[in-house]
Amino acid sequence: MQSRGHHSPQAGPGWVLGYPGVPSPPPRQEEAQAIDQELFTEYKFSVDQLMELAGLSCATAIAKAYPPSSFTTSQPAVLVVCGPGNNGGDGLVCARHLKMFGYQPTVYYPKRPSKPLFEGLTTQCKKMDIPFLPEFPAEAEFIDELYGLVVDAIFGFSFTGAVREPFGSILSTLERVTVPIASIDIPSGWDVEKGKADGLQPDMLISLTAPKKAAMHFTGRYHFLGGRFVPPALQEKYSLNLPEYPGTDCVLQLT
Ligand SMILES: NC(=O)C1=CN([C@@H]2O[C@H](COP(=O)(O)OP(=O)(O)OC[C@H]3O[C@@H](n4cnc5c(N)ncnc54)[C@H](O)[C@@H]3O)[C@@H](O)[C@H]2O)[C@@H](O)CC1
Ligand SMILES: [K+]
Repeated sequence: MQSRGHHSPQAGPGWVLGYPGVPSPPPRQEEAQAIDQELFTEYKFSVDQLMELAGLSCATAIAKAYPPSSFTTSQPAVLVVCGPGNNGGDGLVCARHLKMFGYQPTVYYPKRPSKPLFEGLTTQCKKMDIPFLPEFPAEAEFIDELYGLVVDAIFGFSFTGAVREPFGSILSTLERVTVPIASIDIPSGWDVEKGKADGLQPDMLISLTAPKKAAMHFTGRYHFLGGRFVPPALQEKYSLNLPEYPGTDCVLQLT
């Protein structure tokens, strides 16, 4: 495990004892959305800037936890499932960087917003020869056979209510796959604060900006923090108590 700098769950201010790596109190859903808005309105970041850094963090964390040599498939094949919002955009950026890192990503992107940002990210992936699946594999076994890892970029911190189709069927298939699942920001289908005991149980969680409250319910092997772009004044305003990233790394392994 990597160094967490001078912060530790035992000694640092605002850490939850017994749950290493998660600052306390983690941001609630409204706080996560408020931080997000403030980054855009007050701090004048653009969405594509932060999405690029978020997606790069995700690909970097994946490369640390699942190096290509750890794949049992003939190639390091990764299925990236993208949802209709910015979490899906992170997935597209992640897929592009994974390809740069030597993986063989395939994207499934059933609901594509007609916005230049998402159209641009889709074109970039296609120009990198990343295939887009026309349909989602109905059988979990099929996914297990073809891919060594699934990236869950379906929903992030704006998810609410009961899952609507086609994502309900997709998530129920993903709940049955046995290859590891890496969830971006929040395991999709989870309540952003309470989690979902009978929902998706990913092997990896990459929390962006700061772990959300639901991260307390994550039981997988790898929890990384990414999105090293929150200015100190904003960290202070929301009492994020973020741990220190090592050196120039864009991710930090929490557990
Ligand atoms: N500042 C930040 O914190 C950043 C956040 N980013 C990403 O942006 C995410 C948040 O993005 P968004 O606010 O666009 O929202 P999400 O990507 O979480 O999801 C919103 C989309 O899901 C749909 N949706 C919501 N509930 C649903 C349900 N029950 N059934 C079916 N569809 C449903 C909505 O209609 C909308 O299209 C974060 O989790 C993170 O991954 C990064 O891109 C960049 C920086
Ligand atoms: K997700």
